[in-house]
Formats: sequence, structure tokens, C-alpha cells
Amino acid sequence: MRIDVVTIFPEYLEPLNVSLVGKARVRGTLDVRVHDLREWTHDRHNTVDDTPYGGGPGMVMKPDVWGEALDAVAASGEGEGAPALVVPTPSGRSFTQELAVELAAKPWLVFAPARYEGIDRRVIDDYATRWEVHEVSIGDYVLAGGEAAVLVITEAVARLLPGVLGNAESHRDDSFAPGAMADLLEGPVYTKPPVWRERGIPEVLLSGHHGRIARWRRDEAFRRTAAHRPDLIERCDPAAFDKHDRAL
Ligand SMILES: N#Cc1c(-c2ccc3ccn(Cc4cccnc4)c3c2)n[nH]c1N
Repeated sequence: MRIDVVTIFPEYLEPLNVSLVGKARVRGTLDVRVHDLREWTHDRHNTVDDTPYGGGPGMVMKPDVWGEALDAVAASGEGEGAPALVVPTPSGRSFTQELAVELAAKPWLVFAPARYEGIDRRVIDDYATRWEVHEVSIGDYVLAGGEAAVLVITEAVARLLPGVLGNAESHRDDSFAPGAMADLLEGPVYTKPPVWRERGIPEVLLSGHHGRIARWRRDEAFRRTAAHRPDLIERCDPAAFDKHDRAL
């Protein structure tokens, strides 16, 4: 997968050089290219924003600068097919594991994290005539720009790519992963030492009985979900649980 990010804060994307995404880049599983939007300005102040038509607070990012930048990214991938444009915005579709799975299947993502009050609407409308466009929000809170969302989305997508996570099974019990555990939060996890500050380990985890352990983990996931995200319980499919139990 190729990922391009156009931003006025390239240094904000430094975390994409470390850990899981960093290793995937070194291995060649991910080709991540970060571009400074100001490269496509032509004035001495490298201006990327202007006042909003219709008045109102803040500034809006200029369409001509973004258009030149995204055209240049497109041109650098001639013959690779059209990318999917991902635009983080507080007014976007909620970013979910389902969308992460969808994006992980794309060969090329181009991220356009904005600042100020956002990007002139005509940029998204223009590229939507040639590219798949996803306007995405990572949560119901307000950030100052889209770069943090790019880090979140990139990590969620990268970990789904073949060979990126050490244990291929790790996806199976992901919170929100499709399947019997779909929409359930993960239960508690434990490791050595067997006693820590006079706290032991749930006996079932020491039993070696995989069926009982799987059922305990499912029940714990259900309990945590009911406590922290009751809204997700309503989306669970009881039949999936029976199928899960039968497989134990
Ligand atoms: N994804 C995502 C987001 C953002 C987000 C993303 C991009 C931009 C660009 C500019 N702003 C500031 C801004 C603009 C307009 C109104 N309110 C705030 C952003 C916020 N906030 N919260 C999220 N979950």
C-alpha cells in the first residue's frame, strides 16, 4: 500500500517512522510519502489560507494550493490507478473498524489533513469526480486539525495489512472485528508474574482448558461491553454467540 499525506505540518507525521508503521515502511509493506503543502504556494509568505466567503470566524484553506498539491501527488502515481482521498473532518463519517478494513483493501490512500476551518469545499467536490473520497471523523470531539486523525487512521489500517502484525490471529479478537466477537470490547488480559501486589490470575486462565478459557473471555468481553458501551450490546447477534460457543 502507498500512502501520501499532504500537510502544513510534515513534522506532525514523524510518528509514522516508528513502531508498527515504521517497521512496515522498512519492510516495504507500506510506502508512506509526506508532502509539505507549502511547496505548492507561490507567494513570499507561502500563504495557504484566506478569509471565508460569507464572513465568519477563522480562515479557510485555499483551493488553488490544494489543487496543485493533489494534482502533483496524482501525477507521481501515474499508472497506479486512482487513489482514495481521505479527508479528516469533524463533520465526517465516523471512522470505525469496518472502515479501517475497507481502507486497508485500497492500494493507495491520499490523506488531506486540513487546519484552520477546513479546506475550500470545491477541492473535495472536484476530486470526487475522479477519486473515491472519504470524509472521516475519528470521534465526537474537536481537534485543531486533521494530522492526529491521519496517525490514528494509518495505524488502524496498517495493522490490518498482511505481515504487519506478528500474530495473524491478533485480528480475530480485535474489539469491533467482524465475526462472533463483532462489536464486543476486549476483555482483561494478564501475564507473568502469577501474583503481583497480592493479586493473582483468574483460575480459568491457568486451567489449560481452551474451551472454558474462550468462553470466559467471551463472557468478560460481554460484561465489559455492557458496562462501558451498552450501545454495542444491542448490535450483537445472539446467533453469532451460539456459533462461537459451538466452535469452542
Ligand atoms: N477527523 C477529525 C476531527 C477533527 C478535525 C479534523 C480536521 C480539521 C481541520 C481543521 N479542524 C479544526 C476545525 C474545523 C472546523 C470545525 N471545528 C474544528 C479540524 C478538525 N476534529 N475532531 C475530529 N474527530
